[in-house]
Amino acid sequence: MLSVRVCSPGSAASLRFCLGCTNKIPLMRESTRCMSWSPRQLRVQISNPPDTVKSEHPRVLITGGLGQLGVGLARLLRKQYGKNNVILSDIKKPSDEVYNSGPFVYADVLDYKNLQELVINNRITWLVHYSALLSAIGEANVALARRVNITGLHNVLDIALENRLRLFVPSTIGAFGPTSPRDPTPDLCIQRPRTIYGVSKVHAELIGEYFHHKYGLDFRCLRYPGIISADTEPGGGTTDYAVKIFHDAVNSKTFDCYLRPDTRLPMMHISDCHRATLEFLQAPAGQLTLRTYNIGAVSFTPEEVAAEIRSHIPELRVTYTLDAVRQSIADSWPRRFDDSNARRDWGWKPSFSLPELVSDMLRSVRAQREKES
Ligand SMILES: NC(=O)c1ccc[n+]([C@@H]2O[C@H](COP(=O)([O-])OP(=O)(O)OC[C@H]3O[C@@H](n4cnc5c(N)ncnc54)[C@H](O)[C@@H]3O)[C@@H](O)[C@H]2O)c1
Ligand SMILES: C[C@@H](O)[C@H](N)C(=O)O
Repeated sequence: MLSVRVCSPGSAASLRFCLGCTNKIPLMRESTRCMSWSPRQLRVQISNPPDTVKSEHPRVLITGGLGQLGVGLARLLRKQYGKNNVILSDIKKPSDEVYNSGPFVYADVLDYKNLQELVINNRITWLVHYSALLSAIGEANVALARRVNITGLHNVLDIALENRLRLFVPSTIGAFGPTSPRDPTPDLCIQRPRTIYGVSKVHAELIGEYFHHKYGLDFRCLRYPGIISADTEPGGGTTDYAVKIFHDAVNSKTFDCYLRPDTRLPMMHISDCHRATLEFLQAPAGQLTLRTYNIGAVSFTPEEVAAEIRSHIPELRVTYTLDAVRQSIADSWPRRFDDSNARRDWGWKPSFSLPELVSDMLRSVRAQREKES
């Protein structure tokens, strides 16, 4: 039968490291066992307090890795830590190129046992949890979004806690709502999103931070802006227009936008997003005054990005056919992020301005087109 020991200050147990007390208490004997209040009530063998987990040679599992962001992050992590130390996973079939580039496994985040097996068999130390249904597709599939984004997260959190993983979960500009300050939006402010996506991300931020404070889970979360990439497609979000405009500009020189021309949203080039994720994952825990940070880069409207594209493709013609769902989501989101805490604590700095982002996207989309023809 499982019993639970609660550490109280001054007791003999409080001289040992305990999940409930995190790293505030000196570790006396590495072999000491302690019970956690993990929701699945598993016995946890403590061998390393969070700050001594070796970050120089992690073994990484990425869930939901075949979406817009996972493959590029795996490429960057593999460069740093070796091909076989980074496992991509998803419930979709990988392309030949992805399959041949490094380890890939099937993993449904709703299947707790399979995830647990994967983590144990592969001695995973960092888990990057990318599986999610994004804002627009989530509104069209609320029940599924609730399962994947909330139940899936609970599985991952429990596994991270039981196996003492460093857990990275991205949040989003979508974690804010119409009552949040929008220009700029600070890290700590009112968060009352009106989408299942946003609600699930606020839940992820709060429960992750709670597990950090209560059990010492090394939970790390960045709120990403809309991410702009050339060689991977966005997965059904509100910011997807800002990727499609580049493909349409190159292919047909016309673009029909579903947002109003003056809808300002925070955006970021995918390589800035990947670099931010790696730098944040590598940051010493002692430098982090928060566990959830905004990261900003650029902020633009459809008419501003179209104007910048026109400096390369003057013939580009943009029409506007509004999508009421995505417009109302965008109208409730931040217009600009305040990311001063990330800049101060772990040195975050974006590389791509709007002109650089536009030049790079057009160059990449054209190169892709030539390769395909
Ligand atoms: N792309 C962005 O602009 C952006 C911005 C902010 C935050 N984020 C966050 O970053 C993460 C990755 O985003 P993305 O753009 O790559 O998303 P995406 O929609 O492109 O990919 C998500 C992946 O999750 C997978 N998935 C769905 N259900 C699953 C399940 N049950 N088990 C395992 N995998 C499942 C899908 O097959 C898909 O490949 C998400 O959590 C998202 O909320 C993305
Ligand atoms: C912003 C982000 O979370 C995603 N691209 C979406 O629009 O839903």
